[in-house]
Order: sequence, then structure tokens, then C-alpha cells
Amino acid sequence: MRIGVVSIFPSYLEPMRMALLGKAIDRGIVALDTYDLRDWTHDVHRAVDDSPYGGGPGMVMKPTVWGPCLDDVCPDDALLVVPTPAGVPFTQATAQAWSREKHIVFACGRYEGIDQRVIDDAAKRVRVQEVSIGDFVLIGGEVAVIAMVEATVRLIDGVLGNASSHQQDSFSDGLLEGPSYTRPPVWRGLEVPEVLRGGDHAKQQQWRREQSLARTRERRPDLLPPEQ
Ligand SMILES: N#Cc1c(-c2ccc3ccn(Cc4ccccn4)c3c2)n[nH]c1N
Repeated sequence: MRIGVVSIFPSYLEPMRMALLGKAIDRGIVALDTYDLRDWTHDVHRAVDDSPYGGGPGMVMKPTVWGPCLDDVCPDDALLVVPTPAGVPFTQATAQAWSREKHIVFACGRYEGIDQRVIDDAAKRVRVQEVSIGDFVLIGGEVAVIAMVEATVRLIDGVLGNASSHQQDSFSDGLLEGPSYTRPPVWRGLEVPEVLRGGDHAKQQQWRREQSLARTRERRPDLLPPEQ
């Protein structure tokens, strides 16, 4: 998978070159290109924003800068992703679908966002998805991109050491993951549940399912399947 990210703060994206994502890049599973939007500005001040039509707070990012940039960095067969608080919710299902893409380009806005005509113009040529990572407002799109890239790339074969890891994720079966434990068996007077210390794998699987259902019922009843 090739990933392109456009930002006015490309160094904000450097965490994606560390740890597991960095290893996926080193192993050629993922290629990451970051672009500085200001390289497409055309004035001495390298302006990327302007006042909003119709008034309102803040500034809006210029179509005359974003348009030529996306023309250059986003080929017709790529998926263009635009993080925005007004986007469709990004979910595990989104990550699953994106993990099968060959090329994804992320457009990181700042200020009050990107002139809508940039998205409308791009949609004439490429697939565009405006997505949100949650019901809160960030300062820009970079943090959202890092989160979405992690969630997506970890699902690509070969990225996670233990292939089955992501099959037991929270949300992979629609439920929240239950509690996890490791040694010592007793810590500060707290014991690891007996069933996990034994060897009956069928009982352990049943226990884990019950814990997932209980936790989901308590924290995210909206995720429960109808019969639960
Ligand atoms: N994904 C996602 C996001 C964002 C997000 C993403 C991109 C941008 C580009 C600018 N801003 C600031 C901003 C403030 C006010 C109104 C519009 N935009 C962004 C915020 N916030 N919360 C999410 N779940």
C-alpha cells in the first residue's frame, strides 16, 4: 500500500515512521510519502488560507493551492481521504475496507477546513471520502490521519507479528474486548481469574465471550447484537 499525506506541518506525521508502522515501511509493506502543501503556494507569503465567504470565525484553506497539489499527488486510481469533524464516522469496518486499497492520499486541513470546491472538484476524478474519527473537534487533520493509518495498516498481512491479533480485536466481532492479564498470578492482592490460569481452552473462550458481552453491555450497548 502506498500512503500519501498532504499537510502544512509534514513533520507532525513523523510518528508514522516509528515503531510498527516504521517497520512496515522498512519491509516495503507500506510506502509513505508526505507533502508540504506550501510547496504549491504561488505568492511570496506562501499563503494557504483566506477569509471565509459569508463571514464566520477563522480562515478557510485556499482551493488555488489545494487543487494543484492534489492534481500532482493524487492519481485517478487512489482513494482520497479528507478528515473533517463533519465526516462520516471512521470505524473498524472502514479500516478493513481501506486495508485492501493500493493507494490512499490523505488531505490534512487546518484552520476551519478546506474550501469545499477542492473536494467537489477532486470527486470528478477520484473516489473521495470525508471522514471523522469521533465526536470532538481537533485543531487539524494530522492526528486523525495518524490514528486512521494505524488502524488500517495494522490489518495488512505481515504487519502484526501475530496474524491472529487483529482477529481478536475489539470491534472485530462487533464487541468490546474483555480484560487481559499477564504474570504475576497475584499482584497487590489482585488475582488473575482462575479460568485463565487453567488449561481448559474451551472454558477460557467461553469466559472471554461472556466478559466481552458484559463489558459491551456496560460501556457500549449500542454495539450489542439484537439478541443480546
Ligand atoms: N477527522 C477528524 C476530526 C477533526 C478535524 C479534522 C480535520 C480538520 C481541519 C481543520 N480542523 C479544525 C476545525 C475546527 C472547526 C471546524 C472545522 N475544522 C479539523 C478538525 N476534528 N475532530 C475530528 N474527529
